[in-house]
Amino acid sequence: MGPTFYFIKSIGTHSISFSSKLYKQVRFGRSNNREQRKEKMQAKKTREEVEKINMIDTWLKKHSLIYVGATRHPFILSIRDGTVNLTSFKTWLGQDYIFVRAFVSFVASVLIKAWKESDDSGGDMEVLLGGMAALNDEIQWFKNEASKWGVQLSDIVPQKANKDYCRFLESLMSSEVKYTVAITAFWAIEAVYQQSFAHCLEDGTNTPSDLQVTCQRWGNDGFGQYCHSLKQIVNRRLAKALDDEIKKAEVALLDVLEHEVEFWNMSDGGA
Ligand SMILES: Cc1ncc(CN)c(N)n1
Repeated sequence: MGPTFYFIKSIGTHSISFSSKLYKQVRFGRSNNREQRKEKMQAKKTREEVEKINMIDTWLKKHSLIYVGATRHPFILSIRDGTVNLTSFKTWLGQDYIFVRAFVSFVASVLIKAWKESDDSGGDMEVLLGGMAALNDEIQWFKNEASKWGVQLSDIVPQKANKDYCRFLESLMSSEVKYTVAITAFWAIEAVYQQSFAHCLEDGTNTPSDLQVTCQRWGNDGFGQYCHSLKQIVNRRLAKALDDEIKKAEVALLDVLEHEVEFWNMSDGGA
């Protein structure tokens, strides 16, 4: 569309018309126009800065479909409404035990990256060490639950989705992968479980009583606080990161969400 022309004045038989741009310049003055542009640019910059301060929430809004897919999966919803198939639950339990063992090595690699790359102004090492300690308990918890449910852990063969996920973790352990990217993935992995299982503990849910302990494991307030601390570390790192690193971190987040969906799918006989 061409510029809008404003009729301004008739002088004798001559009429003078201006383009809208010129009109604004005449009407409000040149400097005013520049002021407006400056204000607009400042507003855009502020918006970008705010987004960068809380990059995670910006991404979760942008990728809400896959995020909801990972945190409100039919397996989780079946626990929440009490219709869960116990064979599915036992499949998940056995597969997750294998995953968590690989996950420990991944977290150790994140700890090494933190030591090498972080200024540790946010106490990253303490948060990560707390996470390692929680994983130690988690492994013991899986052993206890497996014996309670009659799942023989030594017989479990990792399924394709589990192997793919563990391979992905291994790729993140490479020294080529930056701390910011690895900790983004780490936060996302923990956050999906926290959000999923906390959903099963909300008021009015029908979660079976013998599955409450499982939901409490990741849905409790302490685990929620730990995920919040991880999120703050990630947001602080992303606010200072270069564009290339930010892009890689966003891709890592999406990869985690896809792997989590595939992981839940396994419980229902998926690959
Ligand atoms: C697949 C998966 N994702 C996350 C978590 C939580 N540590 C877990 N145990 N398993």
